[in-house]
Amino acid sequence: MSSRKVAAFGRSIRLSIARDGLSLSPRSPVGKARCKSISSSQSVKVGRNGNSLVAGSIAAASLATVLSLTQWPTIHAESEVSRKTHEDRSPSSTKGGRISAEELGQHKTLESLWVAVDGDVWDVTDFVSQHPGGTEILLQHAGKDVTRLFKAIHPDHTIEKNLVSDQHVGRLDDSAIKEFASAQNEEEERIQKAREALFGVDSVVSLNDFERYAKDLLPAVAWYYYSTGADGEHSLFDNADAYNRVHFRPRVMRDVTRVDMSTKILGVESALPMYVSPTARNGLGQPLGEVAVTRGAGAAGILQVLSHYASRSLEDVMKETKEGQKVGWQIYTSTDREKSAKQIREAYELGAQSIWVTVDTAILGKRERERRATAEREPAAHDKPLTPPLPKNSAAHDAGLTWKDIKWIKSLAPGLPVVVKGVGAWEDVVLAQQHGADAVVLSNHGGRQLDYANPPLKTLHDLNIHSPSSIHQPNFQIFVDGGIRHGTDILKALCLGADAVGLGRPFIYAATGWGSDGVQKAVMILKEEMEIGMILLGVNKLEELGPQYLDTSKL
Ligand SMILES: Cc1cc2nc3c(=O)[nH]c(=O)nc-3n(C[C@H](O)[C@H](O)[C@H](O)COP(=O)(O)O)c2cc1C
Repeated sequence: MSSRKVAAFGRSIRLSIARDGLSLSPRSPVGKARCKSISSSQSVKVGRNGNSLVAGSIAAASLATVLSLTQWPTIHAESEVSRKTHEDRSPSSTKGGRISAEELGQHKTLESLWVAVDGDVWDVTDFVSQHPGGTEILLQHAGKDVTRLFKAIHPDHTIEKNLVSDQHVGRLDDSAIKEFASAQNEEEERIQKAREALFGVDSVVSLNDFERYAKDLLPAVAWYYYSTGADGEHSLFDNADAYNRVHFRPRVMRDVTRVDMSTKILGVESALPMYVSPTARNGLGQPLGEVAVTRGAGAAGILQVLSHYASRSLEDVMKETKEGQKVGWQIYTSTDREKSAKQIREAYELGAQSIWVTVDTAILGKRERERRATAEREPAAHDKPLTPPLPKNSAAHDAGLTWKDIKWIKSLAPGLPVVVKGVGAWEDVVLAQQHGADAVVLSNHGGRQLDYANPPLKTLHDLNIHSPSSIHQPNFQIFVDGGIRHGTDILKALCLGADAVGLGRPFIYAATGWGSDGVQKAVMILKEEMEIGMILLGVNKLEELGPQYLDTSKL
């Protein structure tokens, strides 16, 4: 086999002729490559085969022949998924020309998937299986103008980093641009009205109020994305309900004139035993996205954990931090380990305070309510063929992750605490400890993954029964998230041995309505509620909290 390096996909690739044809490696990020060093008017179809692209039509050609041909502008790589060339999908009438809304709308399947951003139409058929946000969301918005949604949830330069110019099909025509603009306006008008009716953040009384108002302030797609849980939403409901099933045993006649709620989370001072849980796509309802949370968390003196799929980059978020403010970074490890390693190293370089590896997403949960709300209900003939199940987007979430990988992750970010997020059974707390994790989050992902997974408060209770020695260890912390909406919820978790708690949705909703002020206000509300709770329980310090203050018989 002979081979030669050529420039493609904006980087150097190796082009080889083997017995079975032409191969390109490493794997292309897309199914189509422009090889700058080759020029010819002829094109070659190549198919994907594992990590290489294996040629079909030039099997007999020698590398010398291929490379000596002149004026070849492109090598077209045919995706295994679609088995169609780009030319098949893009009629010559549209290539580089103006595209109507109707034509865009015809490309909405896995065989041919187009989207428009800022009037530019992109063919993302070959990118679907690698889309970090999953196949489903791309399919939901296929054949449409996604400008608003795209910009809300993707950091700058996402298109340049992930697509190549050959995937640019053309520009929308003027009537399509107008049509999409007016469709967006209807929802914008509703949101505008809700925004005008909004009162000052000072009048917000409880965290649940943030949610109530956010519903009117959010585009429907955002509301369903944020609020839903998996399947029948039993875990979503139970997360909060578990707190309702635990009662206090308050003690009286104690001096409670002074209450201290400060603590340390992963070695860093925190005003309160709480942090912002990582949640993706905060930009759907708040133009500043996670940056609004950074400002609010900074003002409130608590830790923010930034999602791997945040709408704003860690770099942008770090720029917004105050002196001494810390930000943790959460990762979904990929099957491409080198890619994950690079991302962890980058987070380390950018100054992330801790690495949170989320382990409860080996496959994405089925969020029924969101699917129902966003399903397209076109009038369909009764004999319309069934849609085959979506291909699993396994590249974005590594189902092969095991406990021994904690060591690997720790080696990539020397000295940083590594937190295992998404533990749902007490035995896994013990294993996390044994494998060198610095902390765990007892969590079922806010009820979005495995429906009927235990409420995290119950997992914590189980730990008290089966492995009490795991709790309050000097180099190992236990966090809990899911359904926490009041200061009393936090006190209950702390009584059962949690070192701190995380909140996800409340901070999204608070930022939606009131930006960083909303986030700060949410923390103030929780602080007041915790203070009242501690005084009425008869405790001055967090260390005094323990199971003796709870009746867990109904948990
Ligand atoms: C809209 C949304 C997006 C989320 N995105 C992520 C994420 O990117 N990474 C992650 O580890 N957890 C994610 N989570 C889970 C949260 O970190 C947290 O476990 C959960 O929200 C806690 O439940 P709560 O919303 O009831 O507070 C997400 C949760 C929601 C609601």
